[in-house]
Amino acid sequence: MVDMSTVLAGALKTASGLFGLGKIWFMPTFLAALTYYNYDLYDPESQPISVSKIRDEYDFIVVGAGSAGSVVASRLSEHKEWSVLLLEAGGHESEITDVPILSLYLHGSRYDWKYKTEPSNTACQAMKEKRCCWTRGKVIGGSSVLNTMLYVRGNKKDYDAWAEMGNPGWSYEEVLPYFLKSQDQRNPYLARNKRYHATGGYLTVDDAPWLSPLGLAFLQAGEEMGYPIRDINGASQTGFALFQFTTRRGMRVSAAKAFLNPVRLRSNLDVALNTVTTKVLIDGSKRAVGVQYFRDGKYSIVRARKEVILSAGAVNSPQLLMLSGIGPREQLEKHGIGVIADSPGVGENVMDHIAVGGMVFLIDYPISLVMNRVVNVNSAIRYAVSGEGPLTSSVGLETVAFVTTKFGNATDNWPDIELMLTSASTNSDGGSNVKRAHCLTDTFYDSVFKDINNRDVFGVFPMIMRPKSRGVIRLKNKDPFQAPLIYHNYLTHPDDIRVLREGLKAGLAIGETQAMKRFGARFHNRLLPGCKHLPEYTDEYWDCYIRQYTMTIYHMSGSTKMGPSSDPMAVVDPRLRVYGVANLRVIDASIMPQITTGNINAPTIMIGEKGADMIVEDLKS
Ligand SMILES: Cc1cc2nc3c(=O)[nH]c(=O)nc-3n(C[C@H](O)[C@H](O)[C@H](O)COP(=O)(O)OP(=O)(O)OC[C@H]3O[C@@H](n4cnc5c(N)ncnc54)[C@H](O)[C@@H]3O)c2cc1C
Repeated sequence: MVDMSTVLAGALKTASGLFGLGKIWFMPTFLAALTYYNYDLYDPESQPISVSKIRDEYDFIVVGAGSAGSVVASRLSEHKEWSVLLLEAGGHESEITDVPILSLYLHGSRYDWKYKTEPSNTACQAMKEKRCCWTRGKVIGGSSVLNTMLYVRGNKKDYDAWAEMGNPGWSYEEVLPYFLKSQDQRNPYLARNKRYHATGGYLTVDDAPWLSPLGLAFLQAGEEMGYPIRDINGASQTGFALFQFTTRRGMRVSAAKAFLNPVRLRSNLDVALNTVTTKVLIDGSKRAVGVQYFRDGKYSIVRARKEVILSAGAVNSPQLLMLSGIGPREQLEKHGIGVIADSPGVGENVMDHIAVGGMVFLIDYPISLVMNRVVNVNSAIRYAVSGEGPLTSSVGLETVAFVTTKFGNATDNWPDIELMLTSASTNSDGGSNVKRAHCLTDTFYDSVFKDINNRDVFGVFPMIMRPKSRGVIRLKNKDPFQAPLIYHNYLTHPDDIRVLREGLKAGLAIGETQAMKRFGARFHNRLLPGCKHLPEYTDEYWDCYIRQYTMTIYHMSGSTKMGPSSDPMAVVDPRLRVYGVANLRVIDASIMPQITTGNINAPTIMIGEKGADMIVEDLKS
């Protein structure tokens, strides 16, 4: 056991390394309280241990310890006769990454790859250089360490559509067991519904320990608008619900914490942090035989006896495939990379969920999550002592609504809009972290939000569920340390702006309900600087509005899509094996042929579970 002063010194070092002490003034007290009250629980060994030496050969090499990779490595190493190496570019999680309310501080930190999209005229016009900031986790646990922890499985029809596209095994009935396999549902009422929920899995799913009065008011607003209140992860998705989170005792449960911490002492699982995979090694008979990696200032190789699995996420998995000679021929040749498999779909079909940012409603009561009011020494100590209070709030995300616009078919029960309803918004931290995380320009922020800095508000974020626009990821050059070029192509398909516009109107309608009006709700209708030339409240104005503060929800996916061999754009087959190269799979959000209806962390963990199971089936049958 380490002594208290060592622990405290470590905690303070984390805070200063991340933000510089003083940026969050209460942080030293906070960390000291956390450490003091959780001292008995504190055990630095509970994180996976990063091996000092990587052996020459393993049965499996998993690249990327994110939402999917953590699951794959955990499940494969259940088989004692197999050795597994998990390579991760980032380092450990910290005390700060655990705290739900602080997640926005992690954007742009050392836990983030800090990707930016190429400038475009179709979206993100209010952002610096017209680039959207694509935060991606670079840490054990991957993006599940930076995410807002919402647990949403998607719609039955999503998976049935995957199966209908020529992917046997991926229908809803076939993927549901894998959601259940992971889950430890902590809400006893939901846990009773055993068809849709399970207890005892690695991944804790819980209700928020803290809600503002707005959370329940949103539900009442939904009822007033004629929607049911329901378990959106159960039999039917359309309606309103309080969000559930991947948290435990009010703290983040990343995929690494869920799936790797409990198995960290397995002798057949080696985890290597701060190790960047630079290429997959492929032999003359087009079989993956290992990877090249960069660690401690030098390149080395490690061999895989059975398979290499890429779980590097929707940006880095296609990048690694291309660096290894698998991708669109002309792209590879352009960068002088020898073509091993001409796979035109690598880096194509990029999907994301985008929302309308900045829909702020002023209210008259001091009940919202104004950061400089709720984040203080008292709330820090409350969090540390009991895992409760406003610091457990995931940046104010309280209620979710799934609705169908006039462009969808309500009887399908396959909503085209998700509304995230929040007790905080862009102005709630006085123009510090939200502005920075979203890369908003000062001019935009100042003209829209500055005069309502720290005022009580609620937020509505309408999000399009199945966008038709598709982005592209390309190599910039063949240097593995150069970020790839990301063309988001948001809102290039005309249907997407129409659906989002209707979502925006549904959001405005929520603000008009009696349930919200009793707080004095009124839309903060500040004319956006880039749209002043258009008449207010017209469709043209709203379209312009949507293209200004276009908010990524960080659901990048689809860039190495799964599909049948008859589909030339499919990169992996329905068993997630890369076409054209043996012993190589991609298992992460990149394989989604069509993005799911809702936040995609739970579906990605499901993909990890199912992918690992398919490996076991394929190799043991
Ligand atoms: C800010 C944010 C908020 C979000 N909020 C939610 C939410 O509330 N709910 C939800 O459902 N979803 C949310 N998401 C989305 C969800 O978290 C991601 O879709 C999911 O984590 C992706 O999982 P993945 O396994 O595909 O990739 P990741 O989890 O990103 O994992 C990829 C891993 O590979 C590593 N890696 C990459 N390249 C290399 C390399 N060359 N060598 C070694 N390692 C490498 C990375 O460092 C990373 O650890 C959010 C995402 C973000 C970023």
